[in-house]
Amino acid sequence: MNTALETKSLGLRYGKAWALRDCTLRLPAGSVIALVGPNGAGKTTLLQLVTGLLHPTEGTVEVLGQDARAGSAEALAKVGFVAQEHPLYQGFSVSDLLRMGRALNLRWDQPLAERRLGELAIPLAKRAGSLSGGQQAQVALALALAKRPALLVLDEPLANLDPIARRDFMRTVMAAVAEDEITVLLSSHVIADLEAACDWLVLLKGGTPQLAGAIEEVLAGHRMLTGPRTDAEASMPGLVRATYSDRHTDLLVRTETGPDLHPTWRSQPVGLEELILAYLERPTELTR
Ligand SMILES: Nc1ncnc2c1ncn2[C@@H]1O[C@H](COP(=O)(O)OP(=O)(O)OP(=O)(O)O)[C@@H](O)[C@H]1O
Repeated sequence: MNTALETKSLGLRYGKAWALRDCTLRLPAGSVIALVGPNGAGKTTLLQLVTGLLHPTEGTVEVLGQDARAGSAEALAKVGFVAQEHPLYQGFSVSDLLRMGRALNLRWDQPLAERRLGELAIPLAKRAGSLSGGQQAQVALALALAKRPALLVLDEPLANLDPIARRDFMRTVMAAVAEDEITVLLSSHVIADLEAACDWLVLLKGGTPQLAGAIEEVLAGHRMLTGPRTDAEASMPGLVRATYSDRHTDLLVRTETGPDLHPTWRSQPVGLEELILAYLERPTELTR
Protein backbone atom coordinates (compact mmCIF):
# COMPACT_ATOMS: atom_id res chain seq x y z
CA MET A 1 0.00 0.00 0.00
CA ASN A 2 1.13 3.58 -0.60
CA THR A 3 1.45 5.33 2.72
CA ALA A 4 -0.01 8.79 3.29
CA LEU A 5 0.92 9.10 6.92
CA GLU A 6 3.33 7.20 9.15
CA THR A 7 4.06 7.77 12.81
CA LYS A 8 6.59 5.84 14.86
CA SER A 9 6.48 5.91 18.67
CA LEU A 10 5.12 9.42 18.36
CA GLY A 11 4.57 11.26 21.61
CA LEU A 12 3.85 14.73 22.90
CA ARG A 13 4.02 15.81 26.53
CA TYR A 14 2.62 18.94 28.12
CA GLY A 15 4.69 19.40 31.31
CA LYS A 16 4.55 15.99 32.96
CA ALA A 17 1.39 14.77 31.24
CA TRP A 18 1.52 12.89 27.96
CA ALA A 19 -1.22 14.02 25.55
CA LEU A 20 -0.09 11.39 23.02
CA ARG A 21 2.27 8.47 23.52
CA ASP A 22 3.47 5.30 21.75
CA CYS A 23 1.54 6.28 18.68
CA THR A 24 2.68 4.06 15.80
CA LEU A 25 0.43 4.15 12.74
CA ARG A 26 0.66 3.56 9.01
CA LEU A 27 -2.28 4.97 7.09
CA PRO A 28 -2.85 4.19 3.41
CA ALA A 29 -3.01 6.82 0.69
CA GLY A 30 -6.42 7.27 -0.91
CA SER A 31 -8.37 6.25 2.18
CA VAL A 32 -10.82 8.20 4.29
CA ILE A 33 -9.73 7.67 7.87
CA ALA A 34 -11.94 8.18 10.89
CA LEU A 35 -10.09 9.28 14.03
CA VAL A 36 -12.25 8.64 17.07
CA GLY A 37 -11.75 8.76 20.81
CA PRO A 38 -13.24 10.31 23.92
CA ASN A 39 -12.62 13.93 24.95
CA GLY A 40 -8.97 14.39 25.83
CA ALA A 41 -7.88 11.24 23.96
CA GLY A 42 -5.22 13.12 22.00
CA LYS A 43 -6.97 13.50 18.63
CA THR A 44 -6.27 17.22 18.19
CA THR A 45 -2.72 16.69 19.42
CA LEU A 46 -2.14 14.01 16.77
CA LEU A 47 -3.67 16.16 14.02
CA GLN A 48 -1.53 19.14 15.03
CA LEU A 49 1.59 16.98 14.96
CA VAL A 50 0.61 15.78 11.48
CA THR A 51 0.15 19.34 10.24
CA GLY A 52 3.43 20.55 11.76
CA LEU A 53 1.72 22.84 14.28
CA LEU A 54 3.21 20.93 17.21
CA HIS A 55 6.67 19.44 17.52
CA PRO A 56 6.85 15.92 19.00
CA THR A 57 8.47 15.25 22.33
CA GLU A 58 9.50 11.86 20.98
CA GLY A 59 9.12 9.71 17.87
CA THR A 60 8.61 10.65 14.24
CA VAL A 61 5.78 11.67 11.93
CA GLU A 62 6.02 11.44 8.15
CA VAL A 63 3.39 12.93 5.87
CA LEU A 64 3.46 11.86 2.22
CA GLY A 65 7.00 10.62 2.70
CA GLN A 66 8.29 13.84 4.28
CA ASP A 67 9.18 14.60 7.86
CA ALA A 68 6.30 16.71 9.17
CA ARG A 69 8.32 17.88 12.17
CA ALA A 70 10.09 20.36 9.98
CA GLY A 71 6.79 21.99 8.99
CA SER A 72 8.49 22.77 5.66
CA ALA A 73 6.65 24.70 2.94
CA GLU A 74 6.87 21.71 0.57
CA ALA A 75 5.38 19.31 3.13
CA LEU A 76 2.63 21.72 4.17
CA ALA A 77 1.73 22.62 0.58
CA LYS A 78 0.32 19.14 0.17
CA VAL A 79 -1.75 19.24 3.36
CA GLY A 80 -5.12 20.95 3.76
CA PHE A 81 -6.19 21.50 7.36
CA VAL A 82 -9.49 22.59 8.84
CA ALA A 83 -8.92 23.19 12.55
CA GLN A 84 -11.50 22.51 15.26
CA GLU A 85 -14.32 25.09 15.07
CA HIS A 86 -13.01 26.03 11.58
CA PRO A 87 -11.60 29.44 12.56
CA LEU A 88 -11.78 32.19 9.90
CA TYR A 89 -10.89 35.88 10.07
CA GLN A 90 -14.38 37.06 10.93
CA GLY A 91 -13.96 40.58 9.51
CA PHE A 92 -12.75 39.33 6.11
CA SER A 93 -15.15 38.82 3.24
CA VAL A 94 -15.16 35.39 1.60
CA SER A 95 -13.38 36.84 -1.45
CA ASP A 96 -10.74 38.42 0.87
CA LEU A 97 -10.18 34.96 2.36
CA LEU A 98 -9.77 33.48 -1.11
CA ARG A 99 -7.33 36.24 -2.06
CA MET A 100 -5.33 35.52 1.10
CA GLY A 101 -5.32 31.81 0.29
CA ARG A 102 -4.03 32.54 -3.21
CA ALA A 103 -1.24 34.76 -1.85
CA LEU A 104 -0.14 32.32 0.84
CA ASN A 105 -0.14 29.02 -1.04
CA LEU A 106 2.23 27.59 -3.60
CA ARG A 107 -0.63 25.82 -5.40
CA TRP A 108 -4.04 27.44 -5.49
CA ASP A 109 -7.13 26.58 -7.49
CA GLN A 110 -9.27 29.73 -7.44
CA PRO A 111 -11.91 28.44 -9.91
CA LEU A 112 -12.36 25.32 -7.79
CA ALA A 113 -12.97 27.36 -4.62
CA GLU A 114 -15.37 29.72 -6.40
CA ARG A 115 -17.24 26.82 -7.98
CA ARG A 116 -17.68 25.01 -4.66
CA LEU A 117 -18.86 28.14 -2.88
CA GLY A 118 -21.14 28.99 -5.81
CA GLU A 119 -22.73 25.53 -5.67
CA LEU A 120 -23.52 26.18 -2.01
CA ALA A 121 -24.84 29.69 -2.76
CA ILE A 122 -22.34 31.29 -0.38
CA PRO A 123 -21.90 34.95 -1.48
CA LEU A 124 -18.25 35.96 -1.92
CA ALA A 125 -18.96 39.52 -0.80
CA LYS A 126 -20.25 38.52 2.64
CA ARG A 127 -18.10 38.85 5.76
CA ALA A 128 -17.13 35.49 7.27
CA GLY A 129 -18.54 36.58 10.63
CA SER A 130 -22.00 37.08 9.15
CA LEU A 131 -22.21 33.55 7.72
CA SER A 132 -23.93 30.68 9.53
CA GLY A 133 -21.80 28.04 11.28
CA GLY A 134 -22.44 25.58 8.44
CA GLN A 135 -21.48 28.15 5.80
CA GLN A 136 -18.31 29.04 7.71
CA ALA A 137 -17.38 25.36 7.84
CA GLN A 138 -17.90 25.14 4.08
CA VAL A 139 -15.73 28.22 3.48
CA ALA A 140 -12.95 26.73 5.63
CA LEU A 141 -13.26 23.47 3.68
CA ALA A 142 -13.22 25.30 0.32
CA LEU A 143 -10.02 27.12 1.39
CA ALA A 144 -8.39 23.83 2.39
CA LEU A 145 -9.44 22.12 -0.86
CA ALA A 146 -8.31 25.00 -3.07
CA LYS A 147 -4.76 24.04 -2.11
CA ARG A 148 -5.46 20.78 -3.97
CA PRO A 149 -4.03 18.87 -1.03
CA ALA A 150 -2.92 15.26 -1.19
CA LEU A 151 -3.89 14.93 2.48
CA LEU A 152 -6.92 16.69 3.97
CA VAL A 153 -6.97 16.87 7.78
CA LEU A 154 -10.25 17.79 9.46
CA ASP A 155 -10.50 18.25 13.23
CA GLU A 156 -14.09 17.66 14.35
CA PRO A 157 -15.51 19.43 11.32
CA LEU A 158 -19.07 18.32 12.04
CA ALA A 159 -19.34 19.60 15.62
CA ASN A 160 -22.08 22.19 16.05
CA LEU A 161 -23.47 21.66 12.54
CA ASP A 162 -27.10 20.70 11.99
CA PRO A 163 -27.84 17.44 10.14
CA ILE A 164 -28.26 19.16 6.74
CA ALA A 165 -25.02 21.13 7.14
CA ARG A 166 -23.24 17.92 8.25
CA ARG A 167 -24.52 16.11 5.20
CA ASP A 168 -23.53 18.96 2.85
CA PHE A 169 -20.07 19.17 4.41
CA MET A 170 -19.47 15.44 4.02
CA ARG A 171 -20.80 15.55 0.45
CA THR A 172 -18.18 18.18 -0.39
CA VAL A 173 -15.46 16.05 1.21
CA MET A 174 -16.57 12.92 -0.64
CA ALA A 175 -16.81 14.79 -3.97
CA ALA A 176 -13.20 15.93 -3.48
CA VAL A 177 -12.17 12.34 -2.69
CA ALA A 178 -13.88 11.10 -5.85
CA GLU A 179 -12.35 13.84 -8.03
CA ASP A 180 -8.80 13.91 -6.72
CA GLU A 181 -8.23 10.63 -4.82
CA ILE A 182 -7.00 12.54 -1.79
CA THR A 183 -6.45 10.98 1.61
CA VAL A 184 -8.71 12.33 4.35
CA LEU A 185 -8.02 12.12 8.07
CA LEU A 186 -11.06 13.25 9.99
CA SER A 187 -11.76 13.30 13.72
CA SER A 188 -15.33 13.20 14.93
CA HIS A 189 -17.64 12.01 17.67
CA VAL A 190 -20.51 11.46 15.21
CA ILE A 191 -20.02 7.80 14.39
CA ALA A 192 -23.04 7.55 12.05
CA ASP A 193 -21.52 10.20 9.76
CA LEU A 194 -18.16 8.46 9.82
CA GLU A 195 -19.64 5.07 9.01
CA ALA A 196 -21.05 6.36 5.74
CA ALA A 197 -17.85 8.07 4.62
CA CYS A 198 -14.81 6.31 6.06
CA ASP A 199 -13.01 3.11 5.12
CA TRP A 200 -10.32 3.23 7.81
CA LEU A 201 -10.51 3.62 11.58
CA VAL A 202 -8.06 4.84 14.21
CA LEU A 203 -9.36 4.69 17.77
CA LEU A 204 -7.34 6.70 20.29
CA LYS A 205 -7.78 6.41 24.00
CA GLY A 206 -5.61 7.68 26.82
CA GLY A 207 -3.27 9.15 24.20
CA THR A 208 -2.51 5.81 22.53
CA PRO A 209 -4.06 4.00 19.55
CA GLN A 210 -6.21 1.06 20.70
CA LEU A 211 -7.39 0.01 17.24
CA ALA A 212 -6.26 0.87 13.73
CA GLY A 213 -7.20 -0.78 10.47
CA ALA A 214 -9.50 -0.99 7.48
CA ILE A 215 -13.05 -0.81 8.90
CA GLU A 216 -14.10 -3.94 7.02
CA GLU A 217 -11.22 -5.92 8.51
CA VAL A 218 -11.68 -4.49 11.98
CA LEU A 219 -15.37 -5.49 11.93
CA ALA A 220 -14.57 -8.93 10.52
CA GLY A 221 -12.11 -9.39 13.37
CA HIS A 222 -14.80 -9.12 16.05
CA ARG A 223 -18.00 -11.00 16.96
CA MET A 224 -20.75 -10.60 19.51
CA LEU A 225 -21.35 -13.84 21.41
CA THR A 226 -24.56 -14.30 23.36
CA GLY A 227 -25.01 -17.07 25.90
CA PRO A 228 -26.31 -17.87 29.37
CA ARG A 229 -25.68 -15.57 32.31
CA THR A 230 -22.22 -16.29 33.65
CA ASP A 231 -19.36 -14.33 35.18
CA ALA A 232 -16.79 -16.96 34.23
CA GLU A 233 -15.81 -15.24 30.98
CA ALA A 234 -14.77 -11.92 32.47
CA SER A 235 -11.05 -12.50 32.03
CA MET A 236 -11.04 -14.55 28.82
CA PRO A 237 -8.39 -13.61 26.25
CA GLY A 238 -9.66 -11.50 23.36
CA LEU A 239 -12.58 -10.15 25.37
CA VAL A 240 -13.26 -6.51 24.59
CA ARG A 241 -16.40 -6.05 26.66
CA ALA A 242 -18.84 -8.21 28.62
CA THR A 243 -22.38 -7.02 29.33
CA TYR A 244 -24.85 -8.86 31.49
CA SER A 245 -28.61 -9.00 31.74
CA ASP A 246 -30.61 -11.18 34.16
CA ARG A 247 -30.37 -14.26 31.97
CA HIS A 248 -27.83 -13.49 29.25
CA THR A 249 -24.21 -12.59 28.79
CA ASP A 250 -23.03 -10.66 25.71
CA LEU A 251 -19.35 -10.92 24.95
CA LEU A 252 -17.74 -8.72 22.34
CA VAL A 253 -14.61 -10.64 21.39
CA ARG A 254 -11.80 -10.58 18.89
CA THR A 255 -12.42 -13.54 16.58
CA GLU A 256 -8.98 -15.08 16.77
CA THR A 257 -9.79 -16.08 20.34
CA GLY A 258 -13.56 -16.04 20.68
CA PRO A 259 -15.97 -18.23 18.76
CA ASP A 260 -14.13 -21.55 19.07
CA LEU A 261 -14.30 -21.27 22.82
CA HIS A 262 -18.06 -20.98 22.62
CA PRO A 263 -19.44 -23.40 20.02
CA THR A 264 -22.91 -23.33 21.56
CA TRP A 265 -23.19 -19.55 21.93
CA ARG A 266 -24.96 -17.41 19.34
CA SER A 267 -22.37 -15.55 17.30
CA GLN A 268 -23.25 -12.36 15.40
CA PRO A 269 -21.35 -9.69 13.48
CA VAL A 270 -20.71 -6.38 15.21
CA GLY A 271 -21.67 -2.89 13.95
CA LEU A 272 -19.16 -0.04 13.88
CA GLU A 273 -20.89 2.05 16.53
CA GLU A 274 -21.21 -0.91 18.90
CA LEU A 275 -17.56 -1.79 18.40
CA ILE A 276 -16.31 1.76 18.97
CA LEU A 277 -18.46 2.17 22.08
CA ALA A 278 -17.16 -1.13 23.46
CA TYR A 279 -13.54 0.00 23.09
CA LEU A 280 -14.33 3.44 24.51
CA GLU A 281 -16.01 1.92 27.58
CA ARG A 282 -13.23 -0.56 28.20
CA PRO A 283 -10.74 0.40 30.93
CA THR A 284 -7.49 1.58 29.36
CA GLU A 285 -4.19 0.06 30.37
CA LEU A 286 -2.45 3.40 30.59
CA THR A 287 1.06 3.51 29.30
CA ARG A 288 2.00 6.61 31.18
N1 LIG B 1 -2.09 23.42 25.49
C1 LIG B 1 -2.21 22.42 26.35
N2 LIG B 1 -1.61 22.45 27.56
C2 LIG B 1 -1.72 21.41 28.43
N3 LIG B 1 -2.43 20.29 28.19
C3 LIG B 1 -3.05 20.20 27.01
C4 LIG B 1 -2.99 21.26 26.03
N4 LIG B 1 -3.71 20.86 24.94
C5 LIG B 1 -4.21 19.65 25.23
N5 LIG B 1 -3.81 19.24 26.46
C6 LIG B 1 -4.15 17.97 27.10
O1 LIG B 1 -3.74 16.93 26.23
C7 LIG B 1 -4.69 15.87 26.24
C8 LIG B 1 -5.16 15.58 24.83
O2 LIG B 1 -5.89 16.70 24.36
P1 LIG B 1 -6.50 16.79 22.89
O3 LIG B 1 -7.05 18.17 22.72
O4 LIG B 1 -5.46 16.33 21.94
O5 LIG B 1 -7.68 15.72 22.98
P2 LIG B 1 -8.90 15.46 21.98
O6 LIG B 1 -9.00 13.99 21.80
O7 LIG B 1 -8.75 16.29 20.76
O8 LIG B 1 -10.14 15.96 22.83
P3 LIG B 1 -11.58 16.59 22.38
O9 LIG B 1 -12.39 15.45 21.80
O10 LIG B 1 -12.14 17.08 23.66
O11 LIG B 1 -11.31 17.69 21.38
C9 LIG B 1 -5.80 16.29 27.19
O12 LIG B 1 -5.56 15.71 28.46
C10 LIG B 1 -5.65 17.79 27.27
O13 LIG B 1 -6.07 18.28 28.51
